[in-house]
Amino acid sequence: MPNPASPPRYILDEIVLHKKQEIAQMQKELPLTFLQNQLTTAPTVRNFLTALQENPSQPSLIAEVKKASPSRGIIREDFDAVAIATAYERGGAACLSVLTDQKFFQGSFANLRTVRSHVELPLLCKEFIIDPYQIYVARTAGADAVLLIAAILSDEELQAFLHVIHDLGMNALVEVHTLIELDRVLKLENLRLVGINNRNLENFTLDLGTTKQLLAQRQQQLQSLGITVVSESGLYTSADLSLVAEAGVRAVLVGESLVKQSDVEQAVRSLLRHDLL
Ligand SMILES: O=C(O)c1ccccc1NCC(=O)[C@H](O)[C@H](O)COP(=O)(O)O
Repeated sequence: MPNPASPPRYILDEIVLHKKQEIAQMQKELPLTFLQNQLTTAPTVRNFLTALQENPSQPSLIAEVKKASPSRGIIREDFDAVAIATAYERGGAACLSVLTDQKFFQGSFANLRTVRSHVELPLLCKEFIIDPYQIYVARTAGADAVLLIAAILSDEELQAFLHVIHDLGMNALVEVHTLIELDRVLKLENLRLVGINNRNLENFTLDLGTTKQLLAQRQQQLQSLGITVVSESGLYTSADLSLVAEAGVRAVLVGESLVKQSDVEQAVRSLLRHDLL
């Protein structure tokens, strides 16, 4: 639990505090050596990055399996992770993102495992990674890619975790929200995939201008390094997708606006304008 004597500055502090306790408990139940032994029988890794690059004519969709969030509370009461994931797949998503945090997002590694066994698309484990142990948990549950959030990791941690992720054959989506964070991650070796989060996690405001502004300043550098950029959060319409595509992103990560629709498959088609083809 958060320490009331030093209240968290914002939600990420609270999440990280909780993660530390959660990881300590998980390590008691599932030691790292046990997970390492399980790697040989883990589902084969699918190439997350290649799947995002397949269709150059429009931004590829990473559709998120998301029941709840700190900013929105419960997004969908009748939440069925497999029904949502398979609807995303039928609708034309390139990849999926599965939230595994329980306390703040009502996600789980069980959801990641069950989604893995029902869809062919590459999966991102959407977790708050602060310890390499969690990367092994993600891989053994069937993840093909893992999120690293620059705001909660030092430069050294980012580089070390990136190595672990690549050694396990997976991709890393490295998330930034500010130019300072983007400049930090651009110094990493073997960086391939950057996510620009349009949500300010201090006050939860959403601004697609975040993607535009960061790309206006670093697009050339990102391009010359061959880095694929994903715009994350607050994307609702195909016009929103066009806006961030014009700014230079190759893919978008969308959760709430799809999850809350009664016909999720049709919502994906409309977002990608496949209903007009
Ligand atoms: O969504 C939140 O409220 C949130 C709070 C604290 C940390 C992270 C949070 N969101 C994670 C995400 O990046 C989004 O789930 C993802 O980009 C999809 O966003 P959306 O389409 O707006 O659901």
